[in-house]
Amino acid sequence: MRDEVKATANGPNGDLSGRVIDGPTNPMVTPLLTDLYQFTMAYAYWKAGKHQERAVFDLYFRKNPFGGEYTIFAGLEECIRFIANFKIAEEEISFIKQCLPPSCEDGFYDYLREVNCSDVEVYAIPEGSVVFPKVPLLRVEGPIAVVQLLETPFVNLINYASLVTTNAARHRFVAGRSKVLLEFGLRRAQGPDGGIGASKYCYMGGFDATSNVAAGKLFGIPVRGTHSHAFVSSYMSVDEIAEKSLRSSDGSTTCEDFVSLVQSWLGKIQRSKSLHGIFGETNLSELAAFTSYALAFPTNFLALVDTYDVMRSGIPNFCAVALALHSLGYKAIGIRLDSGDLAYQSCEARKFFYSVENEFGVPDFGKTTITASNDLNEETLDALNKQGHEVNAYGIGTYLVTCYAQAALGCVFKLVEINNQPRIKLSEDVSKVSIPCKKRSYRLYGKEGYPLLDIMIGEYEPPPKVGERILCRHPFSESKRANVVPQHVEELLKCYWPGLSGKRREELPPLKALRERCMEQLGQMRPDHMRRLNPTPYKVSVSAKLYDFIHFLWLNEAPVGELE
Ligand SMILES: Nc1ncnc2c1ncn2[C@@H]1O[C@H](COP(=O)(O)OP(=O)(O)OP(=O)(O)O)[C@@H](O)[C@H]1O
Ligand SMILES: O=P(O)(O)OC[C@H]1O[C@H](OP(=O)(O)OP(=O)(O)O)[C@H](O)[C@@H]1O
Ligand SMILES: O=C(O)c1cccnc1
Ligand SMILES: [Mg+2]
Repeated sequence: MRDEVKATANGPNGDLSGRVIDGPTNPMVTPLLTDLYQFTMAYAYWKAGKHQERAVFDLYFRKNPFGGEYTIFAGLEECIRFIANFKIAEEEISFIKQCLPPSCEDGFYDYLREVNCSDVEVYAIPEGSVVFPKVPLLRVEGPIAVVQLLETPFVNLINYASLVTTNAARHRFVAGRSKVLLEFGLRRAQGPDGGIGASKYCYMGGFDATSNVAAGKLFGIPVRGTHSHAFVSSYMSVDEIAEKSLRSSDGSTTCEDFVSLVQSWLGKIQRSKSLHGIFGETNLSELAAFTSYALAFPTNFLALVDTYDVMRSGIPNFCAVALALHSLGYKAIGIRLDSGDLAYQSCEARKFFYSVENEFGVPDFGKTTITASNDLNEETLDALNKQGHEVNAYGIGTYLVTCYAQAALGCVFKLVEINNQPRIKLSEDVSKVSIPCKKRSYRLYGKEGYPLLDIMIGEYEPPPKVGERILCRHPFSESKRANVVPQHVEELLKCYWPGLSGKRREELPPLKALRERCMEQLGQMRPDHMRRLNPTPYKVSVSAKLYDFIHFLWLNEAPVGELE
């Protein structure tokens, strides 16, 4: 076990407020959850006497995922929990010693024993925000050896979190606001952490609930579920139901034989004129399963109707049980469809429910909830919308949590300044050239209230002002520029870990608030940035001064070739 470590965060004005920030959700997130090269570099910095030099790193991504033009930023809280509790335990030091060559001096391990993040500053865009390529999500400043150790864990904590939150938000966008979205991915997720993370971040991205019980407990996410085919096929006949009595919902009467009540309702449905001919004999083992489930959950009866035949068996059997429940004052919740043509079946089921409503005078029976599942993704949701359907809720697993359409976001952590000297990373590929300098970033809003663009400026440049024209330049393309007169200016980077600066630390909002922020931010975007097909790219720019400086530094650092 790791040594117990507890950290306090700097409170307002740098006073130690004594507020405790819990450690990361996953106890595997320790200082060792990093790449070996972070420790080898830390040693080399230390050996050179350079380890305390003040460095600034930016964490950003280069391209929006899923062919879209936006990303949702997630994972910040876990990063802050990590640094708030960063302390290398003795047994971890021993292991680092085993990993490094024996020539490494003991003084380094004495240094590592004392390392914490009290002198590190983290500025970040609020979690749950809509974000764009190249704009720093985090700006991390501190002693270079320490900040270097944070690279891999930070990128790890943000990469999947932001990717899956974005995936969830995209599924929400296609499904529409009125649909209930249930995350069913635990069994298909990339291991336990993938499963827990998916549930947390899909909720942030706009899902309503998860089937993952542990995630419900950890994060307060609503937990929901139905039943599986195994439950249905485990029944052979109603004879297996030992306890057949059911009290009415108001407790005034008791039906001694609910099984017979269900059977009599099935007979009425079969004999009804308007429903006549739609089906003949239903599967009676399925009827037994539904009846048994209703006896167990009379207030929450929801049946999986596709085990044998949706229209000839599942739907009429469900209706028989639902009507029996209704006659005792209960209201059935609905059905789940898990195979076949979900658009067609949902429409047929809806028609049947309305026919039952009319035939037996059961108010709102036509509105019974239809849940659909089975390998759903953005494309299938889009196809269902185009065809027309009657689904109220979707259960989505594999494609959502594995981020099947794109495996990683590709976040990077790049040095932009050391000892107040701006640094640049060059590349043959212009999109990989880093934007140097300790920067500030702003979102500029236009007349119609939409965000127009994000702009990065040098730390000491005057910030953009409302009503004042500012030239915004593409960081690498000379001809791309625009004058903007913002109607509203929002500074993007806020202080989440003040180090010794004495700044006020932003609170870490609860998950529900992050979810609301995410919804609100998405709702603010201009629709053409959000559409699935050929969305308009959102502009990310730099000030004229920063543009000139990038290109000055670029020329300065790029060696001049010799031709013979
Ligand atoms: N109306 C529809 N339009 C487009 N895609 C649909 C429609 N209905 C269902 N789908 C999708 O078609 C695919 C059907 O997959 P598949 O053929 O493997 O399942 P199935 O045979 O219906 O069911 P299972 O094999 O699970 O019993 C799923 O990805 C499902 O989400
Ligand atoms: O399809 P997903 O988006 O991953 O959603 C979760 C799936 O998990 C369950 O069945 P499972 O896939 O285990 O078995 P089944 O497909 O044979 O019903 C459920 O019935 C869904 O189909
Ligand atoms: O509750 C459900 O219906 C459920 C949960 C996980 C996976 N598939 C379905
Ligand atoms: Mg399946």
